[in-house]
Amino acid sequence: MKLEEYPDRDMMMIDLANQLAGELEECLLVHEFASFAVPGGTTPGPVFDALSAAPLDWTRVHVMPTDERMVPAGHDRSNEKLIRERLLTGRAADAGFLGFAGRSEDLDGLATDLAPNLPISVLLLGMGSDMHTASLFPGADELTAALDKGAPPVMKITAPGAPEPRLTLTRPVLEGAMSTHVLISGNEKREALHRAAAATLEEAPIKAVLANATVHWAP
Ligand SMILES: O=C(O)[C@H](O)[C@@H](O)[C@H](O)[C@H](O)COP(=O)(O)O
Repeated sequence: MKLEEYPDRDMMMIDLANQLAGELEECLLVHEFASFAVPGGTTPGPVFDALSAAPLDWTRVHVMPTDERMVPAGHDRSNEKLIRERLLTGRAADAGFLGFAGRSEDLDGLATDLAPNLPISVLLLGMGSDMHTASLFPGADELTAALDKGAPPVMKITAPGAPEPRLTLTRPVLEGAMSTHVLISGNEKREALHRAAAATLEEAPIKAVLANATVHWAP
């Protein structure tokens, strides 16, 4: 794991957006297209804002969520809504998007649609202070299956106390990404990252990706 610490969040968001743009551009030099999986939540918006202006050939970038809450696509809790409003705008409006909304009864079809995009070229993840990532939550009903090395690429999962079930990319897909960045902020998540080192994978699903990830942290 590589840890990049920044003095403030604004600097982190801009620097991470530049790194992601650079990696996508490098991928497009040698591949027909790049796949780019991004999280929802309250943290990544400023990265998306900066990244959406990157002068990439976005027509060759396939964007997808790392996970999706099972709500209608336009719902305030929808990750697709966040991604469309903050990332798939400006220059990045030309990117392809593989959404998960409405696909919970068609996981085989979604897995088929995912397949050409695997391994993910560039993966951006968040992390909760409970050490979850994507929707791999400690204590979730399908967590053991979703952490299995033989798991299907996408699974339905329900976290304890969650307002709705979710669809999530699973461990084999996340750990198989060609480049992984984890974006976290605040002391609570910094402490959670430290705790993860001594925790089990089921206690800290973020461990599925940490070995090969660059973690970006600001106060
Ligand atoms: O659907 C989601 O919410 C994300 O994919 C999730 O994994 C998120 O990255 C973490 O929960 C951190 O969320 P915050 O950025 O809001 O702390």
